[in-house]
Amino acid sequence: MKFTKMHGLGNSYIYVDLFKETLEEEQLARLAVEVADKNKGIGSDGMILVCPSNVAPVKMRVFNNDGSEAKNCGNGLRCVAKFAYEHGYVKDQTFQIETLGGLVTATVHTEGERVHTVTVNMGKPRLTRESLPMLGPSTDKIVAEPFEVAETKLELTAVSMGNPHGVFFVEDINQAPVDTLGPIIEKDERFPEWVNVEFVEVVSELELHFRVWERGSGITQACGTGACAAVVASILNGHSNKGESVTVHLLGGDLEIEWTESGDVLMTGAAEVICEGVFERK
Ligand SMILES: N[C@H](CCC[C@H](N)C(=O)O)C(=O)O
Repeated sequence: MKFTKMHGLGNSYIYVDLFKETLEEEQLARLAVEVADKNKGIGSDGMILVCPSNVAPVKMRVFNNDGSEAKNCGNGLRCVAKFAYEHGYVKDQTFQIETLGGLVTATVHTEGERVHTVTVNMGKPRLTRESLPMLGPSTDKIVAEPFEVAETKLELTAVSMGNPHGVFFVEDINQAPVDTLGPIIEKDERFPEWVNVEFVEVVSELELHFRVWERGSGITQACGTGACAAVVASILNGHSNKGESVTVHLLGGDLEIEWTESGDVLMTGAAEVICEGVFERK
């Protein structure tokens, strides 16, 4: 099976081009675990399929390294946009991409024919408890809600970007309990479909520090949908402002995120190819 390994700020996936390759649906979860394995496979945070679509030039499917399928992936979308443009599946520099979480619009920024940076309009965040989903009384949004876990009192702000995010603000990002509380919150029973867990330190209204424990993948260098959720949460908590581009510092680099006055979330960042190859299926 031919693949391309790509990353967005160190959040790497094994990309398989289903315009050319054929995979069986029932094999996808196991294949994602196999290719992501750093010892017996290629090594990545998961697998992303670049698929034909009936409603857009291209469709993205995302599998975490535990084999679970997610409805969206910000770093993945930038790499899919780069892949589709450089492989000639799209001619314009702005085009739609279908995800399980809905349609998004990507714009590739190029030097010659090479895409170096991509802006994705991620659409509107979903804020209701049901949209996450999260158990509990129906609410229009969850902002700084008391959230006790493992005898620790936290405040939860919850945002869906098509996939679920629990955002917690901390005083010092270097003390954030990512590897201790991350895995516990990820699978907390209050989140029936589990949750991506983000810890954020506010530097200023235009600058955030960010760490993530991803649902289905654990600690990653970056999470694009998580960075979008962090900026939305920062604005909901009065730390940042709509209509201003916020720089989010992730372990693997920076993303520029804006929650516009019209309500859409714009994400801009790098997308890079690491290598191409052939994976010998078991
Ligand atoms: N772990 C996520 C999918 C990958 C998202 C992340 N890598 C990004 O860049 O948005 C989930 O299960 O919802």
